Amino acid sequence: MAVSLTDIRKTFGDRAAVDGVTAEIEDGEFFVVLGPSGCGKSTLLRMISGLETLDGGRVALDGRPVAGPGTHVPPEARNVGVVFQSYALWPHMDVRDNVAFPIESAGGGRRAARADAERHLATVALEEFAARRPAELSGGQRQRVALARCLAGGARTILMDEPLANLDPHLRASMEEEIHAFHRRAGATTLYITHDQREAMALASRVAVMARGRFQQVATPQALHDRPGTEEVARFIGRAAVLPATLEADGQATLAGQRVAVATAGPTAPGPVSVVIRPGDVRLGDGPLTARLERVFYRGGAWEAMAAVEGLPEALPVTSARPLRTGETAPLTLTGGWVLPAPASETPGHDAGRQTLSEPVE
Ligand SMILES: Nc1ncnc2c1ncn2[C@@H]1O[C@H](COP(=O)(O)OP(=O)(O)OP(=O)(O)O)[C@@H](O)[C@H]1O
Repeated sequence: MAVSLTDIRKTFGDRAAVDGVTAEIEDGEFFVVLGPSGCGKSTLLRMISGLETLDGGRVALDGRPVAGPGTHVPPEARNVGVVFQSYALWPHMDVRDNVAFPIESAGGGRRAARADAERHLATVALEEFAARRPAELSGGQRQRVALARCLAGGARTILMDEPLANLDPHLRASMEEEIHAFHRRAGATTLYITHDQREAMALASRVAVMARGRFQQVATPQALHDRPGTEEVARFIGRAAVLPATLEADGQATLAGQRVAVATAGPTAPGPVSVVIRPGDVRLGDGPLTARLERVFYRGGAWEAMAAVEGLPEALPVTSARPLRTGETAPLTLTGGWVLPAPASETPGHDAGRQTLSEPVE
């Protein structure tokens, strides 16, 4: 296992920033920690890199314990590279020397280090920029230099703390592609933290949704969207309505009088359940229900709206290829839904409710 976290904890004053995180990240994985501001993401990353000590639990990298009771391997001896949102490049060195520096300081000769640096610059497609100073590069190019420097440092594990947060939306999108391609080429295990859901879904092999210092759910992007484990995750990821319904023995649930075949995590006893409805579970244009459309937005190529249906406590998220108008009424069919697993009881003593995923603390 590339990164192994066992019940790691960190408290500042009386406040648990990281409150018992356990995870196994596989070699070569692109693992994204997604959560709102203040949920503990950076603290988690700092504990893995060695910049922060642990108050409890253990961290192992490539099977080697690096943090735990009586153990604290310093950051420089952990073989991890860290890329922050500020690129932390040396302004007085050109790009090649910025990348060569970690190789040279690890004892490689200057010539060999510079040759090696050129190879890593090729990985991030910056060979032609080797002689420039960081100030002469765009934000995205600086970010690529920082990635090349991580590789040059021999990092098998790369930790990225919101590396795209400073970039404009266009550059962000192209840097997502760059990071994706970089990950494929370099194959380094990557732990990436962000509060940007779209970015997380685009890049991750798995996403950990973090709130209140804990991982609320760890799953592939598709599973998080299609099979959220809790109402909180369902509402945090994508668009959703969460509706009370009664599950029948035949696997159907009745919603606003319509019987709908719903999916469950496993055998589920008939009775009251909560059903997650995504836009893909709603067909506009025909059907037994009538909806009034609210909050219509055009989102490049499709219209999004909330569809209020009589008898449902919450409006349903809908998407349409045809133009929609606020206030129009439209027939609608529910075609599916996801039954939330029965909630696990909160651990006593944990201050549940301090922060929800949609309300950043601070
Ligand atoms: N050195 C510190 N001293 C005291 N409190 C801290 C310290 N570092 C972090 N905290 C607190 O711990 C909590 C988690 O902070 P952390 O930086 O890990 O969150 P985050 O999810 O990375 O947030 P953001 O996305 O805003 O960077 C916050 O409430 C923060 O104020």
